[in-house]
Amino acid sequence: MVQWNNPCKNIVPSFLRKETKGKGKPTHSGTKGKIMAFVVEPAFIQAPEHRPKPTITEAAGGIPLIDLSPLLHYPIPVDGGAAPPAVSAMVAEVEAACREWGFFQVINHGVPSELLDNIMAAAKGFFALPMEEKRQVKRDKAKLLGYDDTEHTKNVRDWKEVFDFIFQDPAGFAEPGTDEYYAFKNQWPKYPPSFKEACETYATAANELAFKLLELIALTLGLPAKRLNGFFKDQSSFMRLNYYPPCPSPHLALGLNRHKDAGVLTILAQDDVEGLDVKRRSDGEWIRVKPIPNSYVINVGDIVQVWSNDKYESAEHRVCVNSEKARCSVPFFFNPAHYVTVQPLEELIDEKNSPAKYNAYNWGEFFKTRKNSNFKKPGGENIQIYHFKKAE
Ligand SMILES: O=C(O)CCC(=O)C(=O)O
Ligand SMILES: [Fe+2]
Repeated sequence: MVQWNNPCKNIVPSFLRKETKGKGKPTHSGTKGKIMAFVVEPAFIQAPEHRPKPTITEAAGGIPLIDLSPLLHYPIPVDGGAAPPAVSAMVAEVEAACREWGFFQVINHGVPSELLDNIMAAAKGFFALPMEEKRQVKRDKAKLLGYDDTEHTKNVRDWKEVFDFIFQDPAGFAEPGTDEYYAFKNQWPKYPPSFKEACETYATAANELAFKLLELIALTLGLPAKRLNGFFKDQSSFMRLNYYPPCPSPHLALGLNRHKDAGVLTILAQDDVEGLDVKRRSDGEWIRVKPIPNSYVINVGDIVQVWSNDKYESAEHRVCVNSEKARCSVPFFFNPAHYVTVQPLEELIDEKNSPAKYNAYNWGEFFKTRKNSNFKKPGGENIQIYHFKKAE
């Protein structure tokens, strides 16, 4: 039994169960019904094979670290123009990182550090609010954006709270005028007062970085830099603020269970508390991603895996929690418009030597099926890209 003084006053009440001794109402005084400990609710407990190991594995050098400063000095070459050597070297690094890991970290990315500081402060301020205040902007079936503390991944509850928002018209998610369109409207909390502005300003900068990374990825596939940009007219990108409270049993629960990101790419900012693990392709080992100040963790999602016809793979990742510190992260999920058909890119397919490995699917349908599963009683497996894989 873990004896634990909850270091976080605002912890979601449904995360913890009070273990009491004696009969009667729980009380902190006297012997009858005395609270002995707070323990994790059973819904959070992972099957033994998915629990984090007691030791953290750190790969030598970790996931690749790529310096994007050439982008601050040179434009990305379009129309097959020759690239300056510094840009070509950077493209080669991105190619190797996507192929070997599906993950990398970037520095000198051009996003002003104060924008990240502001959104992190806004996130911490929001999650520290009393529950009644956070529930004012709660997500549900009719309001798909805002606050939630009940997400499940792979049918086990995640030890986290989230806040989701989009930074442009919901047309990227649904046909204008439909109920769904209105379901993708932002809900902004009253507090902290700077919250909305910090979120919107940061999202605009993250979106610019996402387009640069998209163009680099196109170059790594031997395509013109802007080949993929058209899929992002009416984009369905969204941002999430993740808050992982301290957990009394970090060896039993996960902040976010193992998963792959479904979209094109994710730009993740993490604070200085570590917890993100990436599954290394070579041996299936979970490797910890060490936080580097003012850097971003980038990963290619399932759509890049399909576009590249498996040249790149979207890597599995998860988040571990700890008993002392809360952790915050801010992912920007860069996604195409809901009406985009996802399939291997025709330039990379040759029916004789490298046939398409996936059948085409509609991004909006895929995304909706994923999102709806958050509101169902957990059970059954979520939609995955291997459901569209052609028989070999
Ligand atoms: O919090 C993190 O480090 C990762 C978050 C993540 O993978 C996600 O929200 O999809
Ligand atoms: Fe993720």
